[in-house]
Amino acid sequence: MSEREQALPTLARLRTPELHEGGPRLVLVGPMGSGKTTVGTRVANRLGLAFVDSDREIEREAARSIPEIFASEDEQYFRALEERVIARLLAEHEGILALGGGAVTSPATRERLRHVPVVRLLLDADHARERIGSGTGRPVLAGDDPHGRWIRVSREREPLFAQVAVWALDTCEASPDELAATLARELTSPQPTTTLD
Ligand SMILES: Nc1ncnc2c1ncn2[C@@H]1O[C@H](COP(=O)(O)OP(=O)(O)O)[C@@H](O)[C@H]1O
Ligand SMILES: O=C(O)C1=C[C@@H](OP(=O)(O)O)[C@@H](O)[C@H](O)C1
Ligand SMILES: [Mg+2]
Repeated sequence: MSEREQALPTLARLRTPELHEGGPRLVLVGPMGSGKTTVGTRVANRLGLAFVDSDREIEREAARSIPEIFASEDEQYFRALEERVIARLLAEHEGILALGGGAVTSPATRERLRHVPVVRLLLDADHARERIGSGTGRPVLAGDDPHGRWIRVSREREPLFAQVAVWALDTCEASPDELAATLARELTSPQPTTTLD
């Protein structure tokens, strides 16, 4: 079946954003494993836009991997770096931007996301189990129960994702390509949005 014939996953619109000129065309937020990196890359490819992942930018600036940053410094150090990198990307990057799952814990980042097109990717605990596996590469899930950690951390962050999101997209029953097609269609259809100067 072609993509045109196939029903694409539904994007729920939560609010009408008042957008500033410039900045990213789309920012992806959501819990670890919801597909921000995977789906964001595919949306960018579909639209011929640049893709940036805040985690990769953090690793580039720190010249270390995220697990190394957590090990040699601490989470607070990582969060401060994350906040700074995201502030720069929101000002400079005009393509698609995927954030790390914990980026929304910063009040300053949440404030900066108010005038940005943000999609919140949804993932339930059952599907999270296969997506995160043993938690390798994600220090927040370290320990003997990565799935339990994922549930606890994701629940705490629920209201923060809800606060910044313009749209919500359930990722449990759709492939990355289908989800990317839905988002690309939304971004290329006429937008009933108001623009701030
Ligand atoms: N819609 C999906 N269906 C199935 N697997 C997915 C989907 N989206 C992402 N994945 C897989 O889940 C894992 C986590 O995806 P990733 O993009 O790294 O998530 P995030 O950046 O939100 O933490 C990867 O192995 C990816 O291939
Ligand atoms: O949720 C979190 O606190 C984190 C999520 C990770 O990104 P993904 O959500 O892309 O896995 C990464 O930023 C870091 O390991 C911390
Ligand atoms: Mg990611």
